[in-house]
Amino acid sequence: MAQKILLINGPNLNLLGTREPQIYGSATLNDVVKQAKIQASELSIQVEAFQSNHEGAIVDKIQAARGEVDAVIINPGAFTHTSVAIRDALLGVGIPFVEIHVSNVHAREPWRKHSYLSDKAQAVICGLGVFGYTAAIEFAAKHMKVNVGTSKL
Ligand SMILES: O=C1C[C@@](O)(C(=O)O)C[C@@H](O)[C@@H]1O
Repeated sequence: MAQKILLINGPNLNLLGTREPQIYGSATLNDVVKQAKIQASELSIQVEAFQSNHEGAIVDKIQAARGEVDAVIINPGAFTHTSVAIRDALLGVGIPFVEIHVSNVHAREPWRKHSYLSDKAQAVICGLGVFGYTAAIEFAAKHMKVNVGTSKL
């Protein structure tokens, strides 16, 4: 079975490309997802993309991924700094994940330095712009292959 990666983008990332372009650049989320799918097909893996502005919807998506995906790549947006629920969902399903941020969160407001996910993430990428997604997929493809189907309860 082909390796499968779930790419989750949280709140306001649907505004990529128009949102504070001096911080987040000009690529849209659609550009990011399109590029991710091209890259994935070259690596013979599958990428499913999901974006939501709602914390509960993200929790539901993570729960539904149990036993179905090898790795999660997540840009939790502002939920990075607030969401115990997303942390618990990722730990609850036991799927390894990469946390990614388009901007360098350490060079911004001090409260952006804290993440509820980073200490449990396989890797954390920030400040690479949307290239961070490319880096995350390549990393996940090489280093995060688990046997999906055996992790289902
Ligand atoms: O929405 C976002 C985007 C972000 O996750 C990033 O990609 O740089 C950084 C977060 O602090 C912010 O709330």
